[in-house]
Amino acid sequence: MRDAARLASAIEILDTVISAARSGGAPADRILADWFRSHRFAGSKDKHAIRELVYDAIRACGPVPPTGRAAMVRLSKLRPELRDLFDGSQYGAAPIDDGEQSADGGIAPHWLEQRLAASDVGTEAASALLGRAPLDLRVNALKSSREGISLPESGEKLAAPHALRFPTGTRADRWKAYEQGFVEIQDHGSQLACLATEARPGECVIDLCAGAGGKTLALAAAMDNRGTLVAADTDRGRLSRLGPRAERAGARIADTVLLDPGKEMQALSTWKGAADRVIIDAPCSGMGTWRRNPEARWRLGERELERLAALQQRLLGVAADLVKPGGVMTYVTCSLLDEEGAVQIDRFLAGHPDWTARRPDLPLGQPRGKGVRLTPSRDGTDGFFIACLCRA
Ligand SMILES: C[S@@+](CC[C@H](N)C(=O)[O-])C[C@H]1O[C@@H](n2cnc3c(N)ncnc32)[C@H](O)[C@@H]1O
Repeated sequence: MRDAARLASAIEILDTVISAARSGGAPADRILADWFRSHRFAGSKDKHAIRELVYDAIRACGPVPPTGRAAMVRLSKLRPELRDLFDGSQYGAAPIDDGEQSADGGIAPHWLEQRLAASDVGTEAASALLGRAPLDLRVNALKSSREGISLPESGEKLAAPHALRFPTGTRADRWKAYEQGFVEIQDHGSQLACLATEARPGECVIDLCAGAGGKTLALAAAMDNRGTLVAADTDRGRLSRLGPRAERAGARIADTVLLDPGKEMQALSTWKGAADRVIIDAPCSGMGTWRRNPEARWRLGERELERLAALQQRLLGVAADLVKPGGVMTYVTCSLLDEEGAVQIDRFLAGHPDWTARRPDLPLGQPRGKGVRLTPSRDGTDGFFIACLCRA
């Protein structure tokens, strides 16, 4: 494909990404994969170039752009060489008119920028949320060690004990060590969140929002496959992916429990007041992962944020009922907004006098309220808020 045709294709894909963001449709990655499947003539270099254009254009626009073309016009202001590719040729985009409308720049929709500022997320920290994430791996301590493992490339050792970092775009998912469960793809910040739980062999640990088990697997390794590990979630599809992953990783202690939203305790009553530790990796805005899903910031609305904050507070209450006296719960969100972090902890403590907060002892991060905040700009991780709450 010619460069002009690649740019026109990226505009077409951006139109689909924008309408999906407005209607809660498929994420950009899936839209790209579908487009490539139905346009077989695109070779690997075309795919790479189109993908880069689409993601660069998404990153270049703060609010939802009116059209894919307006998003690409915005990108061409930052990268003037793209302007010549609007050449009006067959399969190319029409030339840019003088005064043609471009999408707005910025970090995020304006209301969200204001919320970030109110949570003391400065411009540098906010911009870094839109950078490109490196590839972080966790060496699976059930099968190997960072010192003993042999991988096709050597990674940088990070602060979490099993973490290795590789350049952006490294396809570790094609490595034998990945297929055989010697390594898991897991952001360094996620690994630190697991470290904050301080799960130990023989304990009873509940991963209340386990999803597909990214953190469950790290907990099984920290527990050396000894003890009770419950992976609970309301999403059957996500939870069902844990089985094969656990098998590959040799994590034998993880039991899955499907929850009914609003009636979580029904399926968890066996562990009422019995858990040494509960981790709540709560459903959240996910802004800490914008580096991977930059169009997610176009999907979030104020009402959705309110809904998530109410759910987070409710899940703190569910988790509290599971923890035994002297036990600990770890609250985690991949968000830098105080309403999903520090404020939730204060609100919980105000209604639960028998609980106290303990700031997690982590090698990275800055104190935020009664917890710790990890940021891409300072810590090189996804954005996270992590706090530990102890029951008297
Ligand atoms: C941030 S994700 C968890 C990611 C996962 N822990 C990991 O490390 O890959 C939040 C999860 O919360 C789950 N969730 C939403 N509502 C829930 C509820 N009421 N009870 C438990 N889990 C819930 C979602 O299905 C989602 O999988």
